[in-house]
Amino acid sequence: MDKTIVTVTMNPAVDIQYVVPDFRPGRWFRASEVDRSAGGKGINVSIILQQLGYESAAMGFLAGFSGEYIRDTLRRLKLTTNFVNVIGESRTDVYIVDEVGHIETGVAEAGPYISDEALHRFMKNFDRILSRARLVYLGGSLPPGVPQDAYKDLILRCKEAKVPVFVDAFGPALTAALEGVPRVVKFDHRFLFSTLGYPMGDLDDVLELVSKIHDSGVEWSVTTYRAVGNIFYTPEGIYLVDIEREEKEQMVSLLAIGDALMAGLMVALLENMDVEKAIRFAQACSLEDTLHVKKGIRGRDMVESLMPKILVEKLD
Ligand SMILES: O=P(O)(O)OC[C@@]1(O)O[C@H](CO)[C@@H](O)[C@@H]1O
Repeated sequence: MDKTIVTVTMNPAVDIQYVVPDFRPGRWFRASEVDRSAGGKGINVSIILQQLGYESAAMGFLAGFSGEYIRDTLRRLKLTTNFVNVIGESRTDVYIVDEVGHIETGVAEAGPYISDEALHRFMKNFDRILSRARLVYLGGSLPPGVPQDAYKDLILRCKEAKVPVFVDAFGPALTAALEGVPRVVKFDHRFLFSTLGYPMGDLDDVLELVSKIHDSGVEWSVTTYRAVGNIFYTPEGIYLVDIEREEKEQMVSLLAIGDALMAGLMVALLENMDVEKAIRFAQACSLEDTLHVKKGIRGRDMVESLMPKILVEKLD
């Protein structure tokens, strides 16, 4: 049997995006457009991988009516799923896209409680699927009940099975995950400063902090910097990556752009693209996702057509 990519979403969500032109808090609005979708970072990555032509198995926990909605949506997309059912209700996350300023406002729920027994069942399923995994992605917040070192635990299991891991998380879950030394990590520059106990600084400070993390053995990282630019730390040096201004002006929604980027980077590394092409491909996936309200990308050809719009500067 062919090896598969595995995505883990411990805390899936029904994502609702409302387009509300001129949105302001404290007033009453009607949405001019709605996009309702199955979400949570790993689920988004699985959907985008499929749009790029790659199969994956999506794992995590689902609960209640919203859990059924997510399961049903993924089945209709013909995605392989392996979710543990838990009591309660999977969360709903609401996003408001201001058409005028492209400002995104979001509210995320905490998610259902995960019992020790449910977590144990998940770990058993994970160990089973790991034997046929070629790459594992871990993404998003941990729901109540899941210990903050859960990602670290999963990374160590992957290491034993010699399966590379991509991580996109925040706060204590990411701090613990770094102890497991995943292969690829996505950071927000604010995380770096707060975790390492530094006051917010400039680009040089970000680079110094990222480099410290790479001393531990993390191979690749992508750190969000400024509104949409990214710092790519790669085995061949550090790159500052941005997008042409005309393209930035076309952006509509920023929801899940990090997930599109990570899915793109996975494909790039699986296809052994050279470093600069891999960066362009990943960032173009992210850019494509911003150009419409509907989450995800409109196809690999669209992504490839955007690659020349990515500005890549090698820093050292
Ligand atoms: O609360 P988390 O798990 O950190 O983030 C959840 C979330 O914002 O991440 C995805 C976009 O990246 C959305 O599908 C989802 O609603």
